[in-house]
Amino acid sequence: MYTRNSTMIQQGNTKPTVDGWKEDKTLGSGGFGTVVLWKNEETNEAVAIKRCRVQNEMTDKHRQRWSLEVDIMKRLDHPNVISAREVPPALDVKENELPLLAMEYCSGGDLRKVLNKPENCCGLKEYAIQCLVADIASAVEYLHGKRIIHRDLKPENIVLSLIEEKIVYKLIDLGYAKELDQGSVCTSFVGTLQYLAPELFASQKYTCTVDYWSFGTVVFECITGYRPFLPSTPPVAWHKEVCQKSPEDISAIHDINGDVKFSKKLLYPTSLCRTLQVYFEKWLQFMLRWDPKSRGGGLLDGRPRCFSLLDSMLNMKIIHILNVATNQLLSYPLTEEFSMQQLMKVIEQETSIPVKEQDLLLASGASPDPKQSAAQCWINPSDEDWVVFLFKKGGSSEIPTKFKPLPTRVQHIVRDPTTLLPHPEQKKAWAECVFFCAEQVVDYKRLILSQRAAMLSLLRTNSDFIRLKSKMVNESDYMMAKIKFFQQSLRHDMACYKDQLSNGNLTDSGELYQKWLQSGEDMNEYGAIKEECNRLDQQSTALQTKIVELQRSPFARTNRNNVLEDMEKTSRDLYQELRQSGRAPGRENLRDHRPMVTAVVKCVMTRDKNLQDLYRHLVKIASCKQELYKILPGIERCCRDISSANEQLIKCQKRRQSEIWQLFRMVGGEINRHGSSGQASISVSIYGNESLESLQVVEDSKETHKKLGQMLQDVLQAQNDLTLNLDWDSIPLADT
Ligand SMILES: Nc1ncnc2c1ncn2[C@@H]1O[C@H](COP(=O)(O)OP(=O)(O)OP(=O)(O)O)[C@@H](O)[C@H]1O
Repeated sequence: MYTRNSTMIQQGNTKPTVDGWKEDKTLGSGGFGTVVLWKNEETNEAVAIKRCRVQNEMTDKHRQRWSLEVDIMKRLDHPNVISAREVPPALDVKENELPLLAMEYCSGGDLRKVLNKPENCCGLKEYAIQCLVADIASAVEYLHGKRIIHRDLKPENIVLSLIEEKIVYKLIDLGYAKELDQGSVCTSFVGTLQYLAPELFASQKYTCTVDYWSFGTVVFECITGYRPFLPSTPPVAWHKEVCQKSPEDISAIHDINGDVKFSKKLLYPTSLCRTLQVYFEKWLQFMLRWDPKSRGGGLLDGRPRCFSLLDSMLNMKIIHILNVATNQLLSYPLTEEFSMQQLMKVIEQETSIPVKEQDLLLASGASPDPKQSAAQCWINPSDEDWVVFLFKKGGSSEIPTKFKPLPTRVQHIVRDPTTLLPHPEQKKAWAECVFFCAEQVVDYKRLILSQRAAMLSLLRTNSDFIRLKSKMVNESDYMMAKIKFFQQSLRHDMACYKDQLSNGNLTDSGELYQKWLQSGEDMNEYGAIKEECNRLDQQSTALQTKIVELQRSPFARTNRNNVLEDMEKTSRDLYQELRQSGRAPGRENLRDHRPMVTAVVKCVMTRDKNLQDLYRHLVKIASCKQELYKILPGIERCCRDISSANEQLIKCQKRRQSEIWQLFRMVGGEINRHGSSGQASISVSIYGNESLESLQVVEDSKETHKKLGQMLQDVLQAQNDLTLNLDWDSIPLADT
């Protein structure tokens, strides 16, 4: 069909294949051309082919426009401007036809298709807006740098391509583009009315700032879901009204009395965080200036101010913090030197939660390091869980009963579901219903994530707590075993000592005996530490049971709520039906708001019940954490007491051993004295069954020393025996 020297194969009803190239589907068509996807079955290549639709009634102007598009596109090379491809030779056209325009294929459809999705009826998500604005601004600045004005910037002319799992937005349709010679202004009228800059509409002279107006209008629509100025008003009336706007006005709507109300702000609802919202309002105030000369904010260091402002907006890192108690999303721009302390200070100013009572948690349950930069709280916005959670230490026992209120329009239709509204008004009210239901799903998911973070933080604290508690229990058991050993060995020593005294082998005032007696009794006091340990152990066991129960909660298993999600879907379907029907006959059920109000009310009731349960659960988590922190100092104190008891025990043991050695020395001295003077023998046994009589008078002092050595051996052996007789199995080993 298009080819001169190609091989055409046709099988059955399927489309013919031309040298492996096969027509796949029509991607879209505009006033001028039809764009068709062609795929090569052999090489897997894909190409979008635009063919002029008006070939038969082709005027010179059309021919010029077509050639211009082909020509301009071939000269451009930018990731956000659609790039030209070689038309596969097999598909080339006949001699008298206009050439085909081959382009890279963008599989994501155009922006209009995205905006038409019911879930986007109140605008796109924040991250999508940021990506789109960055890509299209880059394309527009590139074109203007090449002295090309696009002149037809609109959602239909922005296509989406998926590159390395990221959506890339690209400008298409350069058919209306105009090359701008130095200092020239153009006066020809082109473009689509709804996005058209006012001076183009009035066929006045214009420059590249017409693209700013269109771009601003597209971005406004991406943020809010509707065009900025009186979107349903016919062009002439529109022009008359909107020209009265002040330079900073960025939107105009008809109020209840039909009067035009201008606004310098983006109205609820949007999915932008408040920090970005303020920046976008300022940027839109530059882009939507009626006066073409001041539109874009003029030049700043030789560059249009609107592009510099966008750069700083889009490069800004924003920290998002969810104040869990109020379900309020806080956002703060992150500067380089912004420390954790500064961040916590601004949070204190805003929430009245003092810095020392703030419990900030990342999704992992870890707490940011208070000594480091606040950058640790910044999470890449492309990540799903991009929020840091703010809790108040110790929590609050109050369960909130009031949650996010219904948007004003939704309140009206809920109060009065049977009163009809003009179609655009109904659409807006229903769009807010969709937004509200979707918001409840997102809020719920986020709050469940906050409970997960709280639970993980509790478990982290708990695992440190359990480690310390086990250490305390082990060491206390070990301490008690040592005390038992000490007391047994002491008792043994004392019995032997008494024995020796009564045998007259030792002469002593009994002071040493009293001392030993006292040190044995002193050891009993350490039993109090053991009792305290047992008490703390019991408390922590009870707490562990509570923690296990918390882990079993349904909130720990899922972060979805089926009813909320169903209501979100119902509201979307209803909105879509309304949009498509346009009040067509046979759609009487959509004439009043009852089906939508039913969905909203069910959503509110489910949300209220579930959030109350969730907050109750959060209170339990907070109280467990608080209890942990309450028991922890007791455990730490016990561990300290155990270690000082151990020190004391060692001290006593050493002292007693020194005292025993002292006795040995004493006895040894006596023997030496008596041995050298040849007097009667002295035999000492302070330990075991050695009898005084068993030792003979020894003249040779070497022999005496040998015997003393033997006695020492016996003493040590006896200590050993005592050690072995203790029930060591019952003594848990201390943590190393
Ligand atoms: N490269 C492409 N990849 C995927 N889809 C495309 C591509 N180019 C165009 N389309 C689809 O085809 C539609 C029509 O394309 P295009 O705007 O170029 O036609 P047109 O006739 O020049 O439109 P207009 O009415 O604005 O003059 C687009 O809105 C888009 O949905």
